[in-house]
Amino acid sequence: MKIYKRLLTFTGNLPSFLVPYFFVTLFMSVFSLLNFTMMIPLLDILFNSDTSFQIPDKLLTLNDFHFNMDFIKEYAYQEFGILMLEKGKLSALMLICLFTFLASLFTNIFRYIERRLAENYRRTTIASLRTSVFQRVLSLDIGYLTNSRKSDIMARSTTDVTESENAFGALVTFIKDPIMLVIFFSTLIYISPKMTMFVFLILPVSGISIGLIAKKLKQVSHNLQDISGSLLGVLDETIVGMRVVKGFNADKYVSSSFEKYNQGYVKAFRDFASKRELASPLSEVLGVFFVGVLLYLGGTIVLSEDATLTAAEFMAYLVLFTQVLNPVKAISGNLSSIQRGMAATERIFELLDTEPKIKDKSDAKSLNKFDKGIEFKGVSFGYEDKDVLKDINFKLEKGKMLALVGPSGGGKSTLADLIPRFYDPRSGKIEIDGHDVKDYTLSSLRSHMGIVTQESILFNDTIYNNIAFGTETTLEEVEKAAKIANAHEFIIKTEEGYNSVIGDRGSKLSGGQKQRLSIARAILKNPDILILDEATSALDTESEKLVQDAIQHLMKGRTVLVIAHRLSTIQEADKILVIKEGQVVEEGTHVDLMAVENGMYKRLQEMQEYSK
Ligand SMILES: Nc1ncnc2c1ncn2[C@@H]1O[C@H](COP(=O)(O)OP(=O)(O)OP(=O)(O)O)[C@@H](O)[C@H]1O
Repeated sequence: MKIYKRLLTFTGNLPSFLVPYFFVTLFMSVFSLLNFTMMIPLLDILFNSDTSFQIPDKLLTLNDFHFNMDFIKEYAYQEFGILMLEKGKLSALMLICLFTFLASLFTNIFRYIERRLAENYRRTTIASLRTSVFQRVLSLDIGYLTNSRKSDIMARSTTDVTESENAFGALVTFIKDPIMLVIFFSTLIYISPKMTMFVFLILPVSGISIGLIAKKLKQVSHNLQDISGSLLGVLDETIVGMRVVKGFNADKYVSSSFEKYNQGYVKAFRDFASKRELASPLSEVLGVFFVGVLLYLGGTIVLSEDATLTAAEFMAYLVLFTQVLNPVKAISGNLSSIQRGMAATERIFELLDTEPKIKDKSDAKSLNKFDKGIEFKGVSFGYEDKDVLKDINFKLEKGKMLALVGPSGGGKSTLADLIPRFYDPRSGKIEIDGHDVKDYTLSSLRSHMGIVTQESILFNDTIYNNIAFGTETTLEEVEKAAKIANAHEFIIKTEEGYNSVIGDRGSKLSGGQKQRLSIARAILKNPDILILDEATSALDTESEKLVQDAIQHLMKGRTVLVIAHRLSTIQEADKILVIKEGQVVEEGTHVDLMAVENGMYKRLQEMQEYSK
């Protein structure tokens, strides 16, 4: 229940929902009760035609009003009896019909309001839960997102939220039904304490048996959600990698992996369903058993010499009892979806409670101006237990260009990721303008950086929005950036120009076009520090030239750290670091490094020359 208490408070204004909801439910229950108790006079009129009503010597008046069942009952019977004597039984019957209709009308009006209130609250709560999940995912550090499976996070943010939403609907019955139960049970006690005592004795038996099933359901449900996450993952990977799947004729491979999870899901679901389906028939059988026993018990009271219960009251009791069974059944029936939702909500909260490891220090200051440069001082880093960078030292002064080269897997991208604090070093420190990067707020630190990655990261939105990327910019500024990035020409040739939507991850564009859009985005941001991870995928000569030209424009006047895969592009660099197995093995300008006999840089240059 702790989980649901947290879920219920998610919108932050629980009382503003609970107070009106409580009163609406109260009115609904009272009118519903009135509706059913109308049965007693109705049955009396129809079947007890020989019971004659005598006008009492002292009439009850509203001045004697006491808010208790006895007064209400006696007053109603007196007025009703007078009406029957004066106007006849048919008029009395008509009045009962009218009362029944009105009670039913009000019950339904309040039921409608109750539904609307609950539904509104559910929607806003779940919407706010969804937003929180998204915000949390946004706040998590890159290390967490790559280490835990993407599909797992996807499942938690989609199917789990839906489960939670379903359960939420069931949850309000836990607020509504107790109100109904209290009102109905009080009436049952009033009509016959003896029979109600018996009901109280027996109801917990059914409660416990259904509770046991619910507990089992929760365990199975957790399992079910995990497998459903894996299924989603296979589907996602297959769709994203469809070109490779088809190209390698790997349909069988992905199908078998999908089938494995699919069968696992079927098995887990079967397990779950066999337990879930047991809850409903079990409560049905128990319900019928109770009614049977009650019929017998009530019958003996009615038929006994000193009957404390009239036949009409007994019938009304039975009808009211079936109405009590409804909320009891609803609660037990909802337990399964609540248990399922509880497991899902627990998984969502696990994600919400994951604190990012990389965050602002409490006394972090803002990096307002980038003045001097970046310096790595004895930096070492590793993913999990693997060492990737060992004792890296270098200085990159403002306005200069530093290039990283070396064999694949040497740690170049990892090194670049440390500057915007996508990861923090294990030891040593990185300084900007003489202060540890950890002393600055993340947002101010990153506001000085532009990052162009190997893969162009684009979103399914317009070209304009992909370049502006959330900043308030005019079309002129976006156009200017696109022109510098050699992108304007192709953009205006698209059907809707800057308003053309570029498809999922930019699927409607060529590789070179995508790269030029990413470059335009970086140009628009106008960062002091540029981190450039050169694309490895080869473009045709024409496109390559346009991209290279755009990169030259982008680098102008900035502090640049470039991860170079084509050595021809970095001959102008102020400094080149050759990185192998996480260490700097050579350092200098192009001319310096070419002069090193048997040096790695020289070898790499020669290899690239040779392969041209
Ligand atoms: N998220 C990660 N979790 C664990 N290991 C990782 C992760 N990212 C990279 N690695 C490992 O760290 C090492 C360095 O990788 P990195 O991407 O920095 O190399 P690189 O020099 O940039 O390679 P390339 O030139 O091929 O891009 C590699 O051995 C790689 O397997």
